[in-house]
Amino acid sequence: MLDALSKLPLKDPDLLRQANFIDGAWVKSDSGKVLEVRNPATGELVGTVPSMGQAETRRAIEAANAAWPAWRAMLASERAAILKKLAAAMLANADDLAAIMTAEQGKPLAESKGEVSYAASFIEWFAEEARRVNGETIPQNAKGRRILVTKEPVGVFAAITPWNFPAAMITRKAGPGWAAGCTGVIRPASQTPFSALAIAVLAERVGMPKGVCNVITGPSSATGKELTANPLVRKLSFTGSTEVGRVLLAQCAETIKKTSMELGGNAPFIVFDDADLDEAVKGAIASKYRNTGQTCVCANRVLVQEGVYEAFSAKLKAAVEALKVGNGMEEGVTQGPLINADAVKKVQEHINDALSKGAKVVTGGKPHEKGGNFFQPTVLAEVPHDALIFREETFGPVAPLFRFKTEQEAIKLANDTEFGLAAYFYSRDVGRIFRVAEALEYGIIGINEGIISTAEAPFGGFKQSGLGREGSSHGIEEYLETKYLALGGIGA
Ligand SMILES: NC(=O)C1=CN([C@@H]2O[C@H](COP(=O)(O)OP(=O)(O)OC[C@H]3O[C@@H](n4cnc5c(N)ncnc54)[C@H](OP(=O)(O)O)[C@@H]3O)[C@@H](O)[C@H]2O)C=CC1
Ligand SMILES: O=C(O)[C@H](O)CS(=O)(=O)O
Repeated sequence: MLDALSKLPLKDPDLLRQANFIDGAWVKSDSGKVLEVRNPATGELVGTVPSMGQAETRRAIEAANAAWPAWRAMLASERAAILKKLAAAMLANADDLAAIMTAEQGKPLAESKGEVSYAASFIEWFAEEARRVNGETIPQNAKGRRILVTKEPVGVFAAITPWNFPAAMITRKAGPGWAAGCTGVIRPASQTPFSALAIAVLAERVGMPKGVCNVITGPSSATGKELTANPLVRKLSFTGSTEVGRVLLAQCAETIKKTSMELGGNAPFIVFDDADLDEAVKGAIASKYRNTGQTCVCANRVLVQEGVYEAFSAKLKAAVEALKVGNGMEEGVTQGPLINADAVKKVQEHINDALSKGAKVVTGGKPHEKGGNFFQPTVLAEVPHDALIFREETFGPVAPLFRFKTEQEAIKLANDTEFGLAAYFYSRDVGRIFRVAEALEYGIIGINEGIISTAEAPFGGFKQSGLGREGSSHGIEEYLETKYLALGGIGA
């Protein structure tokens, strides 16, 4: 184990913490059991984390609840000051946080560094938002009365997060929660716990009071059960698959928890015949192959108008073949491994199904010669609409090209899914831009843009892609309750 840890090129090895953080203490599990975390590129052991059960989870919730009164009583500016220090500490330790992320998640180091900045931006943004949680007065409905509205922190939050953005999905939830005056329990994905634990190390260092930030790891059956059932948890924020989101929503129903759900996607990427094809290719590469296609906002279906189909396909082929597959720690690598063997299997299933229904391989199409979890960046052409890849989120580096003739057909195809998170389209016709943007049933629409996520904008989906919004000024509302004060007896 020691040599696995020492292999990570960390300036501050103390950031890689093989323990959980509960009530300001670094602890092991009651059973002493641990979970292994392995590097998806090499299979090497990165380290181990405690396998916490329901009892430890309950203690973390109780610690958050005990810390809540003092945290909420702080001035917003005092909470903001601590959050600003945390954001600064994340940026000051970006190289180490990125190395830890690449080791546990596999994404190229440059993408990990980008995610650390992106994650810190949510802490910075909500440090500012903390001081703008304003209430309102409303013209009274009778003499001698006043109507006041205040906003108050909802209470203890639980955050359950996925492996694909091990830092940003933590701060996109804990940032607004802490800013609003809530305290929380963070339960990161089992494959990628170390990024969350490193953030807890930094939160402790910048003086976040004990119990405000708690990070636990362990089987979702035990931790998730307690987080969704315990009445002290007033808010659950989840990012992950729609299937799991459905389970968690049902589990939260018993105690009527406030919930935010950032779930699966099936993003259409539409190229109209009036598009700038070079820009469209850049956008397709950015949207489809970021994190080796493992983001919920990745282009999942590429719809190309038939007049530009061949030209776009040829340009995309050339760009995809320029991608470099390898260990994310290696210079110049732009495509890391998939997260595990199951992910490789699902990607191959989608490709084989499409080929069996008449699709053709433009480039790629099978596991990479490096073996393991590496996969060839792939483009498929002539994909039929009844292919699995049209219906299901691939979560891998495969761009299936579908033809369409008219704008109406494109909109119909794009909306033909139970998901509604992100959509993209390329056009330079202003009338078309407004018509298509207004017709697409998605929470996020990239127009001549392939990368759309930023702390300033509301992130969230329509239909079965989720509930609520993260980021922007909307994101803090998810951690607030609205209170109406009917004030009487004021006299004439
Ligand atoms: N809308 C969005 O912003 C995002 C959506 N996603 C979607 O998530 C999927 C891929 O991510 P993935 O991590 O595999 O998603 P999962 O839904 O499998 O897991 C997400 C998190 O939920 C936990 N979890 C799983 N089952 C339970 C349960 N029964 N109770 C409590 N917690 C549970 C997992 O824990 P463990 O690690 O132990 O399994 C993990 O921490 C894709 O569909 C993708 O689109 C992913 C990222 C962002
Ligand atoms: O988990 C994800 O896929 C993220 O939500 C995508 S993004 O916010 O980094 O775009």
